[in-house]
Amino acid sequence: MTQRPVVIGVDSSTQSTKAAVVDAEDGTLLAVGRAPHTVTGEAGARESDPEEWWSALARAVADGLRQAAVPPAAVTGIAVAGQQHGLVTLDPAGRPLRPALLWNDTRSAPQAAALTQALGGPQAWLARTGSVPVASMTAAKWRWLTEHEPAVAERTAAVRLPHDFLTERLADAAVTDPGDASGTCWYDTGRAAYDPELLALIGLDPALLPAVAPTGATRVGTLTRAAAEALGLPAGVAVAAGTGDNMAAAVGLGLGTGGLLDHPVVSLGTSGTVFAATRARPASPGLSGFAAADGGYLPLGCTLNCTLAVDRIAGLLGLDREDAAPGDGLVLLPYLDGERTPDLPHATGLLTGLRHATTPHALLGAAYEGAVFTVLRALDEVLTACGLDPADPSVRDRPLRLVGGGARGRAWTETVRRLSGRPVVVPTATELVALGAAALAAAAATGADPVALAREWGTGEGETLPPVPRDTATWERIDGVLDRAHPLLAG
Ligand SMILES: Nc1ncnc2c1ncn2[C@@H]1O[C@H](COP(=O)(O)OP(=O)(O)O)[C@@H](O)[C@H]1O
Ligand SMILES: O=C(CO)[C@@H](O)[C@H](O)COP(=O)(O)O
Repeated sequence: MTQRPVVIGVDSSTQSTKAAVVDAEDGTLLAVGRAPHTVTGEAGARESDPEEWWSALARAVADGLRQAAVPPAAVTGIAVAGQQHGLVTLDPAGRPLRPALLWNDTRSAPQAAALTQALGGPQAWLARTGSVPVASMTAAKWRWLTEHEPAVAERTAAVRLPHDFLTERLADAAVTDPGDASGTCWYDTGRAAYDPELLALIGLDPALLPAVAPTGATRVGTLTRAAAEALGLPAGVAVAAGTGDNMAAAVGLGLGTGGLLDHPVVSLGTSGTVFAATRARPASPGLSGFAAADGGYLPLGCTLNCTLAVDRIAGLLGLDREDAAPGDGLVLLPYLDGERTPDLPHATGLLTGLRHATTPHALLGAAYEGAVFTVLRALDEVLTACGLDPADPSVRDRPLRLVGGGARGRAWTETVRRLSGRPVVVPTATELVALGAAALAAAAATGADPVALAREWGTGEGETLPPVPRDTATWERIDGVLDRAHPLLAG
């Protein structure tokens, strides 16, 4: 039997690299290779070594190919989707000068606030970039570096995001894409180009930045000899421009201008995100107004405390993550890493409502509720950014697509159902980011439209869980506590 072509979609996210090995003709997921990442730092700091991402990518690809038992010669394309916003600083030889400052590193909060003021306030930023600087945005991280480690900033020969650092290692092409570029706060989402005035304000030389590839089926080159050797693949494999992880999840779900628009997605990983693919350019103060990978837009709310925070609380309680009961009058805001949505970078976790009768299981359930509430709180703003009325019954009944590692857990899916009151679609395939990257890889190899391809493959299809009555009492209890505790959490 002749070997069918396969493509590799890479998800280089906060905690690990996942490499999906996919049949390029019908989208069958043949295997997922994995390799973990190390994240270091305390008191707001979060850093990872980009060299570890590169070695993890090689290990995950090798693991995936071994599991799928396909010969390397069958691989025709590869694409990387990466955790967004991280600041990678390189020397002239392309070696990292220091560990990357990650999206959930909140030390850059003062720099974000100063940048917001320097341009004349939030509205001025929304008009230019679609987003207001918060600690996560790469612009704030570059300012932090120039203030705290000026010698490193001075020696920096290239600035990259996580996914374009890896793409450059694959194809020796200094290139990013509009989706990931829109998470920097130096990219104008209206003009689809870097904003020279903003770069001057931020103090970043545009010559340090990669080119921005056009949207869609962008092939930026082929694997270099060195990359081919490191990955055990043939050198002619097409390399796609890739994108940010949330943008790739949208592609994998078949959402975009060539697919389904204005349908909400919730992703439960290290970050909790809520987003939708839409045609209208978003500019809402509480959201990030990202570009999508396909020429449309991706308004998105992102929390810093999702699966990792709740797992930590389960660990403190000595419970398995599924040993949760409803919060029973408790409110637990698990803001262990500060918070981004709402913008409370100095916040810590908060617990109220303890009684003699409180059980550890209810405490864990309250942590799920706090994390899910915080993500879902941004849902109406996402729908409004899509031009929809969240109160309209047809909009209110739109199912939530649930992805990310947490979507595999019953406590997560049940808490999302209970606090949203919506039907929930859990795609059968896990690893939607890697599958979206695989569609980008296949598109780079063949010129097809990646979103249309993912729809053809059916990677976003899955079981629909019917709605359950919305637990408005719990919602309002948490909302009231967050409101009253705001001054305390703002630090
Ligand atoms: N079966 C499961 N049930 C609940 N949570 C899970 C399960 N498997 C993985 N997770 C959670 O998924 C998280 C990793 O999800 P992922 O989306 O890969 O994260 P990231 O993209 O941030 O690296 C882990 O923190 C873990 O808590
Ligand atoms: O900062 C954002 C989105 O703006 C995060 O969603 C990162 O992109 C990291 O994602 P995960 O590693 O949690 O998937």
